[in-house]
Amino acid sequence: MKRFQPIVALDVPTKRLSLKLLDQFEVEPKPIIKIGMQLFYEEGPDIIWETQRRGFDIFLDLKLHDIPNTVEKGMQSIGHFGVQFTTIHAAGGSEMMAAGLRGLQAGAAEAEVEAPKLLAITQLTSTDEHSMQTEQHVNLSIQESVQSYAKLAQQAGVDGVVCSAQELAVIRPVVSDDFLCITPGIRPDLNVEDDQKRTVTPAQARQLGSNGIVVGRPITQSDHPQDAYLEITKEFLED
Ligand SMILES: O=c1ccn([C@@H]2O[C@H](COP(=O)(O)O)[C@@H](O)[C@H]2O)c(=O)[nH]1
Repeated sequence: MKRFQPIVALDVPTKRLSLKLLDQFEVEPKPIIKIGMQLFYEEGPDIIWETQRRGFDIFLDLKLHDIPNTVEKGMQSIGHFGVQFTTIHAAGGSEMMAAGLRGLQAGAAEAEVEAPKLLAITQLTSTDEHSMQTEQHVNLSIQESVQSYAKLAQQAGVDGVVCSAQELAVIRPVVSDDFLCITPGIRPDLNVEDDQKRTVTPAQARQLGSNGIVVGRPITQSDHPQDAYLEITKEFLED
């Protein structure tokens, strides 16, 4: 099973701070860098060029969720960037996901770059079963909801899902072997959850069969981000 190097969520407010962090990852394997809405809305595509110039692969996490036509056009623009991964919400439905995929492939073809892997967000790892049931009025367990989104995402043609590693046991039997399961909600110390609800350690994510872990604050807010990254990498990648 494919296992990527850890994906570091660069959730910082400015380019200056993000480049300061990037300069600390002079290590092999290099992390994949996740650029999310905070940094992208502040700095625009320039932050992508700067990160690419430093030799990092990019996970552009903008979580598109809108009507199919709007998502298709938005994804067409994302397809121009030459990033390796991007995201869409499975809750937008199969028609929206298929439109997003079409847009992404069209954009990548226009720019003559490889299309990114498209990943569908299932239930955010900050959601617990109680809030899902009472606020989204989903009358299922978290596991059933995530499994159902994973099936829908695969039918729509996307490359994988974002979920908690806690759900991998119910997803794997219903998707193909090459379907990617990327898992945030990673906490080396499970006592420190922040706003995450469905957490696992890097070692648990490996044992449960994650293809890639997304880690933000445990690395970026550490006094020694590179050491934290190397420790997490060891725990996740080494059998
Ligand atoms: O379900 C999801 C989807 C995306 N994320 C993103 O991952 C990182 C996690 O950051 P931490 O600081 O390690 O909590 C963050 O950028 C989220 O936007 C997620 O956590 N859960």
